[in-house]
Amino acid sequence: MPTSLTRNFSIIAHIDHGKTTLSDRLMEFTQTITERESSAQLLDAMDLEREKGITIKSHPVAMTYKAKDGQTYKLNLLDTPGHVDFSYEVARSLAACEGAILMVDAAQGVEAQTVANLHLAHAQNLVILPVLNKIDLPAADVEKCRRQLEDILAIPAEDAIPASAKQGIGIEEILEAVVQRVPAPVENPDKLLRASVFDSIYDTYRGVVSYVRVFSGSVKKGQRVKLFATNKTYEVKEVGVFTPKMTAREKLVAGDVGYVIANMKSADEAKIGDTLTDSTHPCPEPLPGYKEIQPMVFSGIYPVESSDYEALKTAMGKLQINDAAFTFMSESSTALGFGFRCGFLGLLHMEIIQERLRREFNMDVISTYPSVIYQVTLTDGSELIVDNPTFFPEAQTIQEIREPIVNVYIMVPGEYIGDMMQLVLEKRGEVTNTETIDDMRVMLSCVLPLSEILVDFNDKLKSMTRGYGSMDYEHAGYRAAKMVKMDMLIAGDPVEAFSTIVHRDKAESYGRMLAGKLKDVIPQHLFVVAIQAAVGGKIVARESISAMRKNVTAKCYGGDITRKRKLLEKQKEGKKKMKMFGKVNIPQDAFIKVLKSGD
Ligand SMILES: Nc1nc2c(ncn2[C@@H]2O[C@H](COP(=O)(O)OP(=O)(O)OP(=O)(O)O)[C@@H](O)[C@H]2O)c(=O)[nH]1
Repeated sequence: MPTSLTRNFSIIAHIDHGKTTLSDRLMEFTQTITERESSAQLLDAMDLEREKGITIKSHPVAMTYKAKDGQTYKLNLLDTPGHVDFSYEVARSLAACEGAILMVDAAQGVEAQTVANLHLAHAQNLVILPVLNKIDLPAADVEKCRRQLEDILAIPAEDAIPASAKQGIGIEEILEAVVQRVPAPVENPDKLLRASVFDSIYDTYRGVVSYVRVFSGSVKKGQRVKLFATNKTYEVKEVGVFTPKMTAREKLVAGDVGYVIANMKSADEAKIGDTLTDSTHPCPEPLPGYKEIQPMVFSGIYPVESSDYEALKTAMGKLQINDAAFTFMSESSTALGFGFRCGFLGLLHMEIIQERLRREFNMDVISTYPSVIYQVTLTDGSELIVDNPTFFPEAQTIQEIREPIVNVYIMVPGEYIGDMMQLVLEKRGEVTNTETIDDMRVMLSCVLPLSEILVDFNDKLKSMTRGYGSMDYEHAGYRAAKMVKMDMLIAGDPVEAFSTIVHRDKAESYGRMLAGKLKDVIPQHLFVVAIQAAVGGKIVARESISAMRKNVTAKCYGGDITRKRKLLEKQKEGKKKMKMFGKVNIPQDAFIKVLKSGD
């Protein structure tokens, strides 16, 4: 077989190091898109992604490039999500490639995410092409970055290509390196169809579109195919490539990256990492690396208006069709009524789903404090999985509780190392290794409980280091911990939505913090409102909100009826956004405020 002229590669980089800009330049250079089109930044499709400045979904692009050797190559660029919540998707996209451009901002240097991403690329045996971007910036220090590549990442420094994605410097060199150094795809000699699904989207008109990399054999319209994980068979309706728009082709062959449309009903059927094969002549084994995606973070989501329950359910169903990593189950709570227990890959994923419910479906929702999954061994020897404080067992029945832990890599300027170690300690973690990266920075390797980095760890790291610190993490199993359930009592009644599972040593400080926050967001009532944090029967923190005196209409002396009506209407409006808990009205945004704002 002649050597294939196809090259499959992706770009890995720390957030903001210029991945999207480089992708645009590569597409312009190869005339895949025009300059005008690129300003729309085709790769980052969702508004939310653009707003948050991060890439969530992978959008592959096929380019044609006439290289200096005179040959015309087919280059497939696979974009990877830029956030740890989606590291499984990153790994699956990388597995669909033979090489990766490792992009480093020459003014910033190597970051924690660069290290973590490189681990992922090495795990897939990819050829790494280092690119030092933003050399147009006065602060760019190419030589220093070359040393970092050698010292930290063990990448030969002379391989690095200096570039400016913004000014279009080094683009041709990068394309030549892709052609010369990224290996051509090699097909399995048995030529049976093996295509790995590295992403899938739901299109309202076409149903599920699976993004695939064909490793061997071929796939075309009308063929009957099978997916390994579900063992379901389908008839292929269309295959094609991304130019970057979806463009139908007669067939996809070994080495190709493209899409397959079969009649699947939800994204859940096309599981990321699964292998597609021919149903009459299947390959004996699926491609390696498939894992069922497990949510890591759980939270309750409830409609503010209980009558919106069905609409919320429909909205969640629609989101799930497109996002198999999001799970939801009905649950009810005395405080919040009927709602859903939802599972997410991480906190960013959770934020995205909540935002989409609000924006795309106009849903007014309340979310409860996020929780991780705890493993509990009871005194009778039975095992329990708890992801919801409501189902936390009675203290006296618990033999041992284990919580999920993560390995965290933190890179900070040397001067902040003391503060950083303090923060890790506060978060119940330990530093296992410190390594000097260059004359400026150190890398701390730490072990931390996942629950402690969920909410504000990254924000704290950023503010502590004035934006210069960076972190990344990977899951590292479970470890025993003394966790307890803490309830918040408002005017004597527990409000389940604020119940949390916390470490025993932190219950008091956490309770105080939560009570303080609630004091700020719950309005005054006609009576004194007590806010208490309780563990078991014991109150560990308390606050109180003094009583309100005035009646809003008191000033109106019956004279001006329109003004009175207006006031009452305003009050009604205000009431609508409140929820009654026992005798106390809690504004819906209290839940969000308490959940979101840092300490
Ligand atoms: N000066 C300069 N700025 C650049 C260069 N490349 C990218 N930028 C800027 O850096 C910022 C981040 O670039 P993006 O391409 O959005 O970064 P990204 O890596 O795709 O970000 P994520 O999608 O969050 O991973 C933008 O403001 C770009 O204009 C460059 O070569 N020089």
